Amino acid sequence: SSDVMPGVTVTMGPEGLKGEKRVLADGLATQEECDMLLDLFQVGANAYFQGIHIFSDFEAVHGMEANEAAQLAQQGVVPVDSADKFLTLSEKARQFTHAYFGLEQELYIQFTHLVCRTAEPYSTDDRKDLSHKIHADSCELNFTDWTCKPYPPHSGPLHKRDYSSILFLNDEFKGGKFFFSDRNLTAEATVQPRCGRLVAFSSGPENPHGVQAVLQGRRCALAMWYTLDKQHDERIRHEARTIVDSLRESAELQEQEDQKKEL
Ligand SMILES: O=C(O)CCC(=O)C(=O)O
Ligand SMILES: [Fe+2]
Repeated sequence: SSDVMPGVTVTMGPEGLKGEKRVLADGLATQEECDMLLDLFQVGANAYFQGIHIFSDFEAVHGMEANEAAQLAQQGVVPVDSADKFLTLSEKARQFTHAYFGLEQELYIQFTHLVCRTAEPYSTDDRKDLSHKIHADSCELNFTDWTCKPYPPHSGPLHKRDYSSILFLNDEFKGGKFFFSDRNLTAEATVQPRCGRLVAFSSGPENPHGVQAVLQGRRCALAMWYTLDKQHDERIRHEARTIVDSLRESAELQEQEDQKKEL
């Protein structure tokens, strides 16, 4: 356990990950918590979201946002606890990231995305493509001169990112390692995803990264991007919190009513 957050271990720092503003931590989520988010995804994705081939024809990518998690709970499709967990785990990741990097300013969540990448049945082990091509999170990297063009305001969730983190939820897949890239586009540090493991880093050109091909199975993670700019605090997340809290309250009221009837 670390001084940063009780129960959370810093597994690798700048030396192991080959970069100043990079950290790998374990223990951010328990197996039970990972399973809750995997279930949330399973139900939501199968019934509601279409998988799309973003970077690789061999992988279907599904994503779920905070408001979608809350809506599924509201519709009674998923347990309120699962939608709650989506919000509390991302908040925990934010607190860890804020504390580890010793930021004096407040850090706001700018966007939260539960993302699973599923290898298509026809995916082969000799694939040479990536699950997520090398990129920086806050700007468009130029791979020749390594300049980075900030994403403009109209680029929605890409705009105004200062820090990034990915909370991995499972390891039942082949391939799918996260990596930081050097300037030869070669992995200089790789991370094997597993439940409760978090990789966090600053979002600029100092941290080019990607995801190796998911050759078999499904790889799920809760990705969060943070901003120092209060104006870009994720609005739908607060709405989701309000919905989840009121669902919880009415469930408790119902329980009290039921108990009264029994007496
Ligand atoms: O899932 C991962 O390991 C990284 C994904 C990523 O870099 C991104 O979505 O920007
Ligand atoms: Fe990224």
